[in-house]
Order: sequence, then structure tokens, then C-alpha cells
Amino acid sequence: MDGRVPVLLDGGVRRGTDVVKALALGARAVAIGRPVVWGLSVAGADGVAHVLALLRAELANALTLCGLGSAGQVPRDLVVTDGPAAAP
Ligand SMILES: Cc1cc2nc3c(=O)[nH]c(=O)nc-3n(C[C@H](O)[C@H](O)[C@H](O)COP(=O)(O)O)c2cc1C
Repeated sequence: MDGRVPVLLDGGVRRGTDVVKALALGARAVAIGRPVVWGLSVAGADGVAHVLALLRAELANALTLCGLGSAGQVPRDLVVTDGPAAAP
């Protein structure tokens, strides 16, 4: 990694577009907590697999709609911030 630290985003990832936004903002990967628990509580291991399959399908769909071929191609300028400037 040449001294660089990979960024992992954890918390609030609920749909594929959340993953795309995280990648655009510099994350290498995202973590998923409660959606996995929700799937587990509804249908056990099959429910967890279903939740992950939904997220994967949503991610693939979002990438396609952005004209991107893979998660590794998400550019930084895909997310535009036009709100107030951050405090120094
Ligand atoms: C049932 C449950 C147990 C968790 N246990 C821990 C834990 O032991 N240590 C920890 O650092 N985070 C724990 N977390 C936090 C998750 O790792 C994650 O940071 C959090 O769920 C935020 O992601 P989410 O919005 O997708 O749920 C737990 C979360 C859940 C739902």
C-alpha cells in the first residue's frame, strides 16, 4: 500500500448506491451490519444470502446506470457536493 491506509466505510450502508457513493469518496470497501442481522432474523442463512445478493444486484445496477464496468472504476467526481463549505 506504499504507506497508505485503506479506508473502510462502516455504518448506514443500505443499498447499492450507498456503496457507489462510498467508493467515490475514497473507500476501498464497505461493511454491513444490521441488514445482515435483519436477513438472519427473517430467514436464517438464506436470509443473509438474500440480503447480500440484493446488495450485489443493486450495486451492479447502479454501476451500469453510471456507465461504469466495475466497482474499481468509480471516479472521485461521481459525487458532487454543492452544500456549504466544510469548516476549516
Ligand atoms: C447485533 C450487532 C452486534 C454488533 N457487535 C459489535 C461489536 O461487538 N463490536 C463492534 O465494534 N461493533 C459491533 N457492531 C457494530 C457493527 O460492526 C457496525 O459498525 C454497525 O452495525 C453499523 O453498521 P450498520 O449501519 O450496517 O448496522 C454490532 C452491530 C450489530 C447490529
